[in-house]
Amino acid sequence: MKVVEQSIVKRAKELRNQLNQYSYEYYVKDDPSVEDFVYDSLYQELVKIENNHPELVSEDSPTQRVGGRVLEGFEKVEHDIPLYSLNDVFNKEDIIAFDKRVQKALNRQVSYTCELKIDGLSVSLRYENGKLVQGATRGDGTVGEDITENLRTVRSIPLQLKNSVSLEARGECYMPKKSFMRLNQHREEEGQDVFANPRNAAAGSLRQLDSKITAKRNLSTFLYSVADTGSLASSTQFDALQELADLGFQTNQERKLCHSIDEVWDYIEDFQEKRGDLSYEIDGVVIKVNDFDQQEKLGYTVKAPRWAIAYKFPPEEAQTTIQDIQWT
Ligand SMILES: NC(=O)c1cnc(OC2CCCC2)nc1N
Repeated sequence: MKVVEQSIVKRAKELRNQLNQYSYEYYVKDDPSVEDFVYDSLYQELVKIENNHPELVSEDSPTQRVGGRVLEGFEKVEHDIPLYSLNDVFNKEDIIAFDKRVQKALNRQVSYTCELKIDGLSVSLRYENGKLVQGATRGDGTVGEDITENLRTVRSIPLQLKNSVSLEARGECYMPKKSFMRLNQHREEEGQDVFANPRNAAAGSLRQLDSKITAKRNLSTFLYSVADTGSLASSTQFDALQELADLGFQTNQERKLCHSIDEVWDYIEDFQEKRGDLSYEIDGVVIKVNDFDQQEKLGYTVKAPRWAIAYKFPPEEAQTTIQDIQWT
């Protein structure tokens, strides 16, 4: 290889790593260390090098997030390990009944990891040796759709993990409230139908056959589990969430390890209050038995784990506006 190319190869690698680090800080940590113009100028430098030396383009390059081609349709994806759904409860009595069932089955006190229930789409992200190889929808839990091209455009999804592990991560892809409002405003101005809620907007954005459209929808993610817990070092849900964060995934920071069902209920009441202040929509709280061995002992029903429950908030009462109040 000519000497000049080696310095270019080195520069391209430096730029890729630097840009991926800046993108991680901005989209995953929400704590950028440089201004946008710094990112943009380095990005343009990398685009120029890759245009002059296409052989230097690597799959984890930030320039490869948005594909060029438009798909005819989506391939089916078989989930080796099903993506389960959750049994829903709507009151404190049912939470207490869940805790009693769990304690009876395990014949001991149990700790729970509480997570906000993000109102988005369940997705699965498969990595081989740290590289994103496939992204799919949940579908019916056993068969989903291959939306890899669209998920690659979601900036908080790492194209390359911090370790070269092979695993399938699972989580929620969602549209932040602000992006939802902006998108609907734009659609209204264009005379298009508006989306009813951020979840539908995220679903519509992930169903695009042209990933250039998905790339503009500012989607984000919170990862919360892996298909096979054996692929992680952690032996509890709470540690697994930190392990996923250490690999470069975005995880929801509001998680809480609770040592009693009273603590769980306090968490639920706390976020029923706070949900309006969050930058993303939630429709409840997911309560999971923390210890993986205990999860295994409890097992699954046909559709849902016995070791987890979803507490659903009552629908947010529509904020009555002055126009809605009956004066006469
Ligand atoms: N919408 C959410 O935020 C969410 C959904 N699902 C799960 O857990 C799966 C894993 C085992 C059954 C359900 N956790 C969550 N936080």
